[in-house]
Amino acid sequence: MEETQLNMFNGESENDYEMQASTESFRKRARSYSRWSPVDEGVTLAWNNLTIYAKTKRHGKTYHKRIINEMSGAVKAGSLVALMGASGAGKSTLMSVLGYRHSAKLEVEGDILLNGRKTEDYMKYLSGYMHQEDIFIPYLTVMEHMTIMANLKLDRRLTKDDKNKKIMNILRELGLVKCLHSKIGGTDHNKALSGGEKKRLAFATEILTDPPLLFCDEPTTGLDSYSAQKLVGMMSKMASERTTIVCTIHQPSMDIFSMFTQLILIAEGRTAYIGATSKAIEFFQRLGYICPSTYSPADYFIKILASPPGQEDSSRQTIKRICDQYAVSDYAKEIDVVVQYEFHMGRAVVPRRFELRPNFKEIHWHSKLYWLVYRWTLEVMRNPAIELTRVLQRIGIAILIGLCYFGTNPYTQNGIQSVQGVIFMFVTENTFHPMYSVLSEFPENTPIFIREYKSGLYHPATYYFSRILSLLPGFIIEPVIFSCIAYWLSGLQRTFNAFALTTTVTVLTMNVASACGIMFSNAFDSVPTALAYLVPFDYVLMITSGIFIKLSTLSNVFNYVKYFSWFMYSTESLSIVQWKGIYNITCEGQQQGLPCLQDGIQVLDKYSFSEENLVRDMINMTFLLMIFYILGYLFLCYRTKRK
Ligand SMILES: Nc1ncnc2c1ncn2[C@@H]1O[C@H](COP(=O)(O)OP(=O)(O)OP(=O)(O)O)[C@@H](O)[C@H]1O
Repeated sequence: MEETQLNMFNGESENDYEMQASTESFRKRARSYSRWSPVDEGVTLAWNNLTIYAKTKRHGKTYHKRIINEMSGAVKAGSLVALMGASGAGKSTLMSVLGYRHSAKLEVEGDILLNGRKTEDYMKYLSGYMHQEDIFIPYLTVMEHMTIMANLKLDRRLTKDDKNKKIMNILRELGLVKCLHSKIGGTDHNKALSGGEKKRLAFATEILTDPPLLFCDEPTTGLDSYSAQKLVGMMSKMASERTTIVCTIHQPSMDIFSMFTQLILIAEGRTAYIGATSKAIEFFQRLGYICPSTYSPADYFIKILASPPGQEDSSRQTIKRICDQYAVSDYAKEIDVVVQYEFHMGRAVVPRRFELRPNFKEIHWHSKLYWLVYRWTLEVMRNPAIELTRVLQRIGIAILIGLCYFGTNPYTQNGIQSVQGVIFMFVTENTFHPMYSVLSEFPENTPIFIREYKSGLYHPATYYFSRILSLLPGFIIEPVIFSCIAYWLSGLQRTFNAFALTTTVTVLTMNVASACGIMFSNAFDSVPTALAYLVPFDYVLMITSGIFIKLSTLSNVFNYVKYFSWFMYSTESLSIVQWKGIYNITCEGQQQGLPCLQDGIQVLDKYSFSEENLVRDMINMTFLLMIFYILGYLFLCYRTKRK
């Protein structure tokens, strides 16, 4: 009996179900309850007593602002739902919670069920979510973006041709084929796709996987009326094939509004109406709000439910009256039957089978890693000016350093200072520049990462490694170029062995410094905050390098810090390479009374360095590198959880 009631609410009889199931286009079956299989059977979403608070911190105290207040509702399989309300009514917040994509700053009370099962992490595999703001990698073309997304999202058994066909079909339907090879573009000066085209591309990305449930936050904003109508028409077709679609929408035209089968109106965090779109006018009429013939019903509802400045009190009373009347109306009772039915069935029937994505083969993590590295690499290649400037800058500095120390004779007392000076330049130039330049790498990409992670595209570890792998060539090529130039110009030891060791240590130094920058980049939400902590950290490391103070005289507090200082390890190992086996330093020209260092051991001893430490220093630098990368990853995971 309950099942019949449910179908009546859906506007379908059991016969309808049979008829639809028998048609090829109607790919889904009615819910069986003996198995839980939303992909095959469609999605019914129900929520009960849902209250949502936004947590904000002020002066160290946490405040809770209530955005949604004890809402109940349901969306049936195959509905196209318009979620409407005045600006700030809580539409996006409600939708993000229903779609399980909400920020950790929201606190949720109440229950949400998908086909009778509490919504959890599985939502990211079952639902698509088109956000209000589009975020893309601006340097990719439309086709590249779609190809990468297809390779991150679709079944791994699909061939390249299958994926291309699918992409082309979607793009054709959305009228994006003409911009197939256009760059997506980002900021105004780098604009390529129009705002409407970006909206359509965001929609195309979400429907790639044919999700049984789709959330779209203002999908028609920025589209012309024809494109908007086409897009909603496409949604309507998808809904007729039993995809459940929930859209927030502003000012839809009559034609578009009438395509929605269900309407949810919210005001001040409460439900003002849930029911068939066609019956909304009747509901408001009964309350005495008659839509003038010159008004679009959608605009009229929002006008009644808005709270314009200066009229807050009267509007609040109107909204309260409408929401109270709705709560005791037949429309609310009808929805309540569905909600109670879903909750009852969820509790009473434990499905024998749970099929999250039947017959779906997830893409291997290494393939995802490959496609992510490919994406970041394309980003670098499309903007070669930045990389080129960096390399040219390094060449310029290497030549400058080389020329400053050109003709150095290391076998004199003055030569000792010059060699140690060059070593200091090698360490600082391969530390500060790379460490600061990677600071923005992670915060810049956090929004896209959080979004894709919440959509189940990849694990944070895959993202983290892909970023590092794409930066790695630069971390190797740059110090090698620097060393090749500065080493031979500045009169250091003329043996290939010494050069090779110096280059290896330089590469290691740059990698440890970059890893440290990456750790700071992940530890903080913004570059300025990361900088504020990194600068004092630098000073401590630099002081403990051994150049400015004899390490054996370091105070107890800083004596331990030197073990974390790659400055010290790098300076010591580069000094060992230069001074090991040197016995013939002259005292010529040295002022009387000043000490004269006659061999390499004495030089190293002056800085508290030891000939035996070369391997230890390189191993310790490798350890530091790994520790920084691991800490960076842990910070990323921590920050991801808080988003
Ligand atoms: N994390 C948050 N912290 C504090 N307030 C929040 C947070 N998220 C949302 N809000 C507040 O909740 C209210 C509803 O926001 P929401 O974005 O859901 O509205 P909306 O109906 O989607 O508006 P619009 O149509 O303008 O996009 C707003 O007043 C907003 O400022």
